[in-house]
Amino acid sequence: MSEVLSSTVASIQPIDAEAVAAAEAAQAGLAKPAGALGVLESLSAQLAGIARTCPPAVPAKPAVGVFAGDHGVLAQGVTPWPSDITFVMCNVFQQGGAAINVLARAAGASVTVVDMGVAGPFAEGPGAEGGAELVSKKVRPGTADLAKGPALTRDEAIQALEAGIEVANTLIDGGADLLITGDMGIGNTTPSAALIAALTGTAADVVTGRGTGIDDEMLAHKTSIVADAVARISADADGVEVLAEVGGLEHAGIAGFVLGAAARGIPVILDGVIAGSAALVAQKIAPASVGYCIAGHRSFEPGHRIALEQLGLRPLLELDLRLGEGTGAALSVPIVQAAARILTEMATLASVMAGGQ
Ligand SMILES: Cc1cc2ncn([C@H]3O[C@H](COP(=O)(O)O)[C@@H](O)[C@H]3O)c2cc1C
Ligand SMILES: O=C(O)c1cccnc1
Repeated sequence: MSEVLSSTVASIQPIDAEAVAAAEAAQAGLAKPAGALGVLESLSAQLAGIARTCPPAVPAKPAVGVFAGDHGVLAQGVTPWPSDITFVMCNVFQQGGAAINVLARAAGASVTVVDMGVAGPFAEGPGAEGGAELVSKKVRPGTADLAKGPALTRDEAIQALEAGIEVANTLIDGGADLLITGDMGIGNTTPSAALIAALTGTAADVVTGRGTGIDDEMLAHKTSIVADAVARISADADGVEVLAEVGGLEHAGIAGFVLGAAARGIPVILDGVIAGSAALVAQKIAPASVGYCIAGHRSFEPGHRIALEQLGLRPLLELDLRLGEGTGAALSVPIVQAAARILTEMATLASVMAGGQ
């Protein structure tokens, strides 16, 4: 492991159990029956544990990182879309017309698009009004075909993880207090399925889904590619090795983003199946990083359920979304803010009873 990755991993602490306990005790005394705010209560306790204080500050500056990359496995016919769409969508993000732009604006979140490995001629630059800033961290123009061998070298995987850490640090240094993962990469549900199969020990046919919408024949082919690639991975492979063998550059960027957020004590909302698979990589590298993760939603992709089970995360929303980009995570921002707000603003049952006497 190189210096940035190893020092980041070394600085990730478990979330603070005392602050969690303080939040649980505070929730029990608020003007409501115990447990009546359901998941908002456990979420508020998690936010307190992350902030290491109770009540935690209400997140005020959410920031989406959309990690983009292309995939050599497209040569196998695993998606109906051409890889050019990855590049085209990055320009739409910059202009502000993509789904994530709309939902991020609704959530008051900034959007930064990170070129981890887009095949096209990506140019850095500020966004249009309401659009995303484009940042280049290009490791290579797309992965190698994971059907034929490792998608990345170990060095490339580490470089990409460190790029994700740097993006997290830059956003946090700029004032972001809630990070949100996003992805763009035609074909990226194939490496996502392979990462989930490899890191959870689940069969390829259980975790492989239709992505952007493929027919039965293409799904069977995609599933066999996932199964064959996963079979190359040895049982004692570490997280970086699994990532290099069957992952993608945006998966690596997101895994680094999660590690970076955890190291800085900032909560990170995970989006769909791509983020779920990347969070499994982060978990394998630094198990305590999962304490900083919130599952914004559960997507329609079958592997996402398996990933969330292993992460031990309950999704806040379930709307059959299957887009990625960060859309489901951005939609959940008001719920995360509400959880912190409850701890800060609600009256206690004792004060209410005293007032009523
Ligand atoms: C226009 C368009 C916009 C998207 N935005 C996100 N995705 C999503 O779909 C892709 C993954 O699905 P698969 O593995 O089936 O190719 C990724 O780019 C993901 O970000 C999109 C896909 C398309 C076509
Ligand atoms: O789960 C997701 O986020 C997803 C599903 C299909 C295609 N792109 C993303």
